[in-house]
Amino acid sequence: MNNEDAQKLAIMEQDVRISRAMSTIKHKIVVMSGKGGVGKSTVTVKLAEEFTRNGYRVCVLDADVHGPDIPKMMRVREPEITLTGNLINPIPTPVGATVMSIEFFLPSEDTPVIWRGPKKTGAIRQLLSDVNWEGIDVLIVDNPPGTGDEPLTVLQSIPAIDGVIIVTTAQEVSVHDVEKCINMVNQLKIPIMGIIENMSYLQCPECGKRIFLFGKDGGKYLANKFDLQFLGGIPFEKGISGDKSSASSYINTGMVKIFNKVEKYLKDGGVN
Ligand SMILES: Nc1ncnc2c1ncn2[C@@H]1O[C@H](COP(=O)(O)OP(=O)(O)OP(=O)(O)O)[C@@H](O)[C@H]1O
Repeated sequence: MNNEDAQKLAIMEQDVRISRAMSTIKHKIVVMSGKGGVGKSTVTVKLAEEFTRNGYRVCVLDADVHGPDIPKMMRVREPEITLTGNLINPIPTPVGATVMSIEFFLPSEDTPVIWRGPKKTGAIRQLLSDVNWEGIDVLIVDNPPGTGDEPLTVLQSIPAIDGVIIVTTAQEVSVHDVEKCINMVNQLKIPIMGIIENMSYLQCPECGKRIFLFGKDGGKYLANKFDLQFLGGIPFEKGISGDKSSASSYINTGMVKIFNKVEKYLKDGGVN
C-alpha cells in the first residue's frame, strides 16, 4: 500500500470510529456563522442552557481551535479529565450540561494554537472519535467562523446532523458572509434549521425605544432569500457582553422563543 492509500484507509477507519462513538446521540445541532464575533458562542451557550432547563441531557462541543471560549462561558474552571475505557468524558458544567473543548488539552488557556490546517482538522476529528458521547440527548457544536477547512471538517465528519443554526447580525457585511456559509451547508446537503439574528437592537433604558445599531431585518432578509425559517432575534443585552464568564447567568426572552422553535424542529423530525 502506498502512502496515499494508507492515509485514505486511516481516514476511513477514523470515520467508522466517529460514527460508532456518536451513534447514541439523539440530536446533533451545529451553530455556525460566516462571520466571526456575531455571537455564535453566546447563542450556543444560551441554547444549551434552555435545553438543560427543559430536562434534556446536553453537551456542547467547542470546535473553535483558535478561540475556545465555551468552557469559560459555561463556567468550567480547572476541568478534571476522566476516562470511560479509552474515551474522554465530557466535563460537567454548573448548570447541569456538559462540555468538550480543545482547550482542555492545551498546556494553558493562554496558549495560542499555531497548528497548520491538517493538524487543526485532525484535532477536531480526534475529539469527535475519542469522546464518550453516551447518554447525550442534544449535542450542540459551536463551529469555527467562516467557510474554511475547520467548519467544513465539522460538517463533513459528524454523521446525521439534524440541522445547522446560522447566526448573523443585521449588518450588511455579516449578511454577505453568511450567504456564503448557507451556500456551503446547502452544497453539503445538510439541513438548515433556521437563522438567528443576534444583536438585533438596543433598547434605550430611558425611553424604551429600540435602536437598530446594525440596521434592520438582515436575518429575515436571509431567511426569505434562502427560504429558511427565521428562528428569532436577540437584542443587545448588558448582562451578556464584556465578561464572557457572565453569559451563563443570564436569561433572555428572545432565547426562549428560539428554543421552542428549535425543539419543535427536532420533535417534528427536521421539518420547518
Ligand atoms: N446579544 C448580545 N448582546 C450583547 N453582547 C453580546 C451579545 N451577543 C454576543 N455578545 C458579545 O459579543 C462578543 C462576541 O460574542 P461571541 O464570542 O459569542 O461571538 P462568536 O461569533 O462566537 O465569536 P468568534 O467568532 O470569536 O467565535 C462577546 O463579548 C459577547 O459577550
